[in-house]
Amino acid sequence: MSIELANQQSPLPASLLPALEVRGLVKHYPGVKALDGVDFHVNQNEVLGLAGENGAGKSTLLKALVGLVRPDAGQIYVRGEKVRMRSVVDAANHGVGMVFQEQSLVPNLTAAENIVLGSEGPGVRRGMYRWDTMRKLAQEQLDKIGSTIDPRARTDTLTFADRQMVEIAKVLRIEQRTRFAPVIILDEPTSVLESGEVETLFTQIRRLREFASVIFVSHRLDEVLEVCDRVTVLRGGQSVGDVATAGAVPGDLHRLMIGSTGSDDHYHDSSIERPAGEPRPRLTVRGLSGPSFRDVDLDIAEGEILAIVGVHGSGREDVCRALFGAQETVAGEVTLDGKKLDLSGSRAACSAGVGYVPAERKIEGMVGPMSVADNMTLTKQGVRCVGPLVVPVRQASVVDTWISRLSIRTPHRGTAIQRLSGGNQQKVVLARWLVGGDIRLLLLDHPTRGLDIGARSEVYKLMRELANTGVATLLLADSLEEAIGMADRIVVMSDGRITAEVACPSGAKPTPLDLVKEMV
Ligand SMILES: Nc1ncnc2c1ncn2[C@@H]1O[C@H](COP(=O)(O)OP(=O)(O)OP(=O)(O)O)[C@@H](O)[C@H]1O
Repeated sequence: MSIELANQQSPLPASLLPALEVRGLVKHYPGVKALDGVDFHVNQNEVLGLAGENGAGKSTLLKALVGLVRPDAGQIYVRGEKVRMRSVVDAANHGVGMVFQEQSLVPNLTAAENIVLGSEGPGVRRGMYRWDTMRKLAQEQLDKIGSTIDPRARTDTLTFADRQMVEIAKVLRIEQRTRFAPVIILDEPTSVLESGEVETLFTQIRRLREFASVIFVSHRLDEVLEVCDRVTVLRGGQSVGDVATAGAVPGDLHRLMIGSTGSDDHYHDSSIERPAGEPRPRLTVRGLSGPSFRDVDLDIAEGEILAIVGVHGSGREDVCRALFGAQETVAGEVTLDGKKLDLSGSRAACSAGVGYVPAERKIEGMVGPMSVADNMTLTKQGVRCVGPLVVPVRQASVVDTWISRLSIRTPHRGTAIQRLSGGNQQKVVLARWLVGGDIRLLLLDHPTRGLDIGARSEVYKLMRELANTGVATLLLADSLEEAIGMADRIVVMSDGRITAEVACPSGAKPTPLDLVKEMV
């Protein structure tokens, strides 16, 4: 490990040195310069936001900071010392740790075991686990962030939000390895949290700031401004600006992100042109029951967008999956355009004209090693064939149209989807249901998760265009504001049942508070 001082000429007092600093970091991938000379720093006891459009280079930068990506050029300094991060362990030894978007806990171990795993210390003696000591060590970590999670609870019984707390407690174990305050990186930690859980996380982040530095990455600019002291904006692999959050508004960040004046009015209601006359019913659900939902009745008309809101455990995700044949049901009847919908599997759903964008994109939504083009046309073989013959040029032209229409950042249509940034992968998954042009019901489970503002606007526009052609949409939105902005009608689910319905017509939208009242 080579160490070199960053400020040999005029060393600053140790307390004023940045906790972490990056200068001129460069990383090439085939056909892409993911990092193009990034400079940024996070001060001691500071919460620094990192914002940027999909593909701006945020994840690559974070991975370089924890030794998962080897930069081609540039330097990283920890408290003024030049360091090389060759692995996660190297980073931990320098007090830098990351909580990943895809959680890394072992599900059938307890919270305590997960927290201590890999740095057991006195938790193991002569090769034997000392359970009481492990629990005590884990409890100390949980106490640091003020968490009340039982260290004996199995991780797979915890909510997503609690699992995230366990991850943070685990990452804080790096404190044992260094005499300095740690730098904790949170990569899109709020993307799957409900609003109450976000508030809890923010409380923990403020607590962390008392003894650590935090780098916080999110596409939700209002959240970035709420919890961070300062925000560094990345564009095209470069840092293009630093914004102090006091007094700043999301538009300030957005302008830097896209390099021009953008519109924050991303729900823009005006493009709705419902067909004249009484819309015909498209989806009818009666008495649908499954392991986590009961007696669900729903109607969605042609061209209607219906949002279901509810907290974790409300059952709404499972209803959505059930309508795609991906979740078992025990009772109920579902019809699409008057015909019984076969819920036995996703193949039947696809051929009936049902599309599904799952929230767990990496697990359910894409085949990582396959190309962008093949992922996009996965369920629409007709797009690539004339009769029984595969005609690649036909696939190419359709795929290129959607790459350009959704501004998907990919070196080529033949690039493996796993090489794209998270937001661009999501756009490909969404485009899959648009290429055939024969969709009748679209089930969208958090379709804008991980998308930047520009891409989100594009998705909203597409949803409206599809609605205008008669597609019925069931939306599980990322926020109450998104549900209100996009839906014509909202139903509330709680404990597996529908408990309320709120009209949401253009020009007479309810407020988030109106919805919250129905949800409690
Ligand atoms: N393993 C890889 N191989 C090839 N290209 C990659 C790889 N990882 C990232 N890239 C490319 O590098 C660029 C930056 O990607 P990165 O994931 O860092 O962006 P991001 O800002 O985190 O985006 P998002 O907000 O969508 O997650 C993108 O063009 C992406 O396609």
